[in-house]
Amino acid sequence: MANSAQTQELVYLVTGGCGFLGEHVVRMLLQREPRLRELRIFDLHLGPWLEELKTGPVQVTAIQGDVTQAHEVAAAVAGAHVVIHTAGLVDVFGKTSPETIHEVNVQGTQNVIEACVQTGTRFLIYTSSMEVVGPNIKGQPFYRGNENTPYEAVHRHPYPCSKALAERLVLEANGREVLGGLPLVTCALRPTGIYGEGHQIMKDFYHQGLRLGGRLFRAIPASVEHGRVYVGNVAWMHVLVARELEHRAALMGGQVYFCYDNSPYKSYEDFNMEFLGPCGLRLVGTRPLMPYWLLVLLAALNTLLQWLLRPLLLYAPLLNPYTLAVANTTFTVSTDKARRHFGYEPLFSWEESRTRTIRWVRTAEGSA
Ligand SMILES: NC(=O)C1=CN([C@@H]2O[C@H](COP(=O)(O)OP(=O)(O)OC[C@H]3O[C@@H](n4cnc5c(N)ncnc54)[C@H](O)[C@@H]3O)[C@@H](O)[C@H]2O)C=CC1
Ligand SMILES: C[C@@H](CO)CCC[C@@H](C)[C@H]1CC[C@H]2[C@@H]3[C@H](O)CC4=CC(=O)CC[C@]4(C)[C@H]3CC[C@]12C
Repeated sequence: MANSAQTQELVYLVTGGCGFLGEHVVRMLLQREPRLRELRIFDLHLGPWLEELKTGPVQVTAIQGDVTQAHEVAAAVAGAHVVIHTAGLVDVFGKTSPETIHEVNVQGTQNVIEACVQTGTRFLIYTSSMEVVGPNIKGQPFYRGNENTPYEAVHRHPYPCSKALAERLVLEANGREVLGGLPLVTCALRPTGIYGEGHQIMKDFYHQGLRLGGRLFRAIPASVEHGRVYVGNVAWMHVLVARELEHRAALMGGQVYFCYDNSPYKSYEDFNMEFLGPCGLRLVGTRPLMPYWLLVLLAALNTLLQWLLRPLLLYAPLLNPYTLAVANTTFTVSTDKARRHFGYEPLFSWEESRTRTIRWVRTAEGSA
């Protein structure tokens, strides 16, 4: 918890603070931002774990609200020094309509920006995504690229489209005059695939493996690298950016940063096995067990089934043409921009990230 001997003067707002990443950001702020006086957590669904945070030296204010409602956002932002906007609809499985994804991710972000401008909040950090860049619809590889690597970022799927639009809004808002006459300072963080405690898809794979008698079947070639980053390090980057944005506004304002750490470069499935292996699962096959064309067919079939069944039930399997394309296209980053601009070093080593994640998967065992 924060050291109360230091001056506690700052008010932070974390939107989406009860999500997978948001919870880590919230806990990290309470542990590592000693200047915090009040931490506001704004989310559509508030978690019961928030109660335990309310006994510490920092005032924790839980706000149940919707980013698509401008007045709710403005009320939450008023008086905050820093906004970390991590709320978003992460849906690549067709659970929600494209319109809703746009409304939450794009209009919601616009509401956050306008709230900062209207109420005089100067510092805004946006959780963007690697998906803003790629993989693109052409399936071109992005191999150990950085923030300046040329890449044709063309999307059709509602999720990456919405993240790209929202990121642009945030970056374009840098320098806008906020109430009181000072400029807004914004930047965007682009995590690759986040893993760690609370990662729902990891849990889904684990339970799928248990149902299949402790086995998972390789579908993606081991040579396809997929960028992954530990949730604790992503949270730490948010905390650092929030701290440094004021002092390095000229350098950091309007910038994007990939989120990275020392997690190894592996395929999506091989990487998951770093955690699921020690929990008793086995990945069968050194090569994909099915030909790629069959996977493409199954993915297309899933889309058709989703559409046919929609009037009756929500059918949203992990495999669809989009998730297959993302999993099957190399996308990894290699950059030190965050270190150069704001002194970021990963807080958690790969070994620690791995240990923590394995421990969490094990405790998640009974919660199928
Ligand atoms: N999970 C991943 O691998 C990656 C996630 N991201 C981004 O990180 C952010 C957080 O993602 P996760 O923690 O994985 O997702 P999550 O779904 O666990 O968390 C999102 C949070 O936003 C809240 N939320 C959704 N709609 C809302 C609304 N209308 N008003 C207020 N709150 C709302 C949800 O209730 C949830 O608590 C998102 O912006 C996502 O695009 C970026 C890269 C990778
Ligand atoms: C083909 C299947 C065989 O086992 C595997 C399917 C895995 C997919 C569900 C995931 C593979 C890559 C993931 C995405 C990636 O990590 C980047 C992301 C960034 C975000 O901002 C949101 C989540 C996601 C789109 C993530 C979603 C799940 C995958 C597509």
